[in-house]
Amino acid sequence: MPDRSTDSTARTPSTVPVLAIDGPSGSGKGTVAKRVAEALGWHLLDSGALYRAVGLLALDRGIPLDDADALAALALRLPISFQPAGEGVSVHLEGRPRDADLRTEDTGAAASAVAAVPAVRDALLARQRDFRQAPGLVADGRDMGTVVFPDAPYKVYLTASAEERAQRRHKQLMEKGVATTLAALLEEIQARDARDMGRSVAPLKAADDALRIDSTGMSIGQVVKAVLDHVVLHGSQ
Ligand SMILES: Nc1ncnc2c1ncn2[C@@H]1O[C@H](COP(=O)(O)OP(=O)(O)O)[C@@H](O)[C@H]1O
Ligand SMILES: Nc1ccn([C@H]2C[C@H](O)[C@@H](COP(=O)(O)OP(=O)(O)O)O2)c(=O)n1
Repeated sequence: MPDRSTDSTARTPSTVPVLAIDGPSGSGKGTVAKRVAEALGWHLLDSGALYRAVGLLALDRGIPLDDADALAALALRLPISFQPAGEGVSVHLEGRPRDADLRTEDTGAAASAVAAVPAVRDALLARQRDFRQAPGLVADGRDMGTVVFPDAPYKVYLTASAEERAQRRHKQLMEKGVATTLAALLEEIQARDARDMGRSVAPLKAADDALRIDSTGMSIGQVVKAVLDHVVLHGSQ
């Protein structure tokens, strides 16, 4: 069995189709990926959940967010499982649900920091590729179309202005009863964009063959339709 933790190129070619959706925080990737996966009857990979899990467990255990060896060891044996819950999925860490803790802005910032460590990205590569199961996979993240599934037949790069993304996040947090300000969220989003786009390994960028959708001013339904149209159009070519 090859050691895929250190060889990012070793993988069996797959005929299972993948729709890769990449983009910055608050662009709507998670929401759109879930709806499109439901519509197509395909599996779903929320790759950010893996980086969030590494970030959250590192914070829990007091592991410095730049300790590459300790973070890579954690990522290689990440105690994560995805459990069916109602109509969705609950993310369990070490056997217990941690959904709320995983979605906080602090965990997002920790995820962005650990995601800049190359050994962490290598450690999570095989686990992400294992989600590629018939009849198909919708995968959202930062490097789905560029690094994890470069051969994906369908790729979308979803974005929106930083101001609109901060407003969406603000509304989402207000609905959850989390107190925050628009200005603080805009600053966090801009800092995360800079780190995710500026890192040396697998930076956030559109794949050359991705359909770019700027969702500023578009409804969720309009974006979902544009993505589904893309899959249907490409699928019949
Ligand atoms: N096109 C859109 N118009 C308005 N709100 C949106 C749109 N897409 C997503 N949202 C909302 O913005 C918030 C962030 O979306 P999310 O899917 O979590 O983004 P991401 O996964 O890219 O960080 C959610 O509350 C979601 O309902
Ligand atoms: N494929 C991925 C997914 C997430 N990451 C990193 C970078 C992101 O800032 C964090 C959190 O990602 P996540 O998609 O959960 O965050 P948002 O919902 O977009 O705010 O993880 C990554 O580097 N590569």
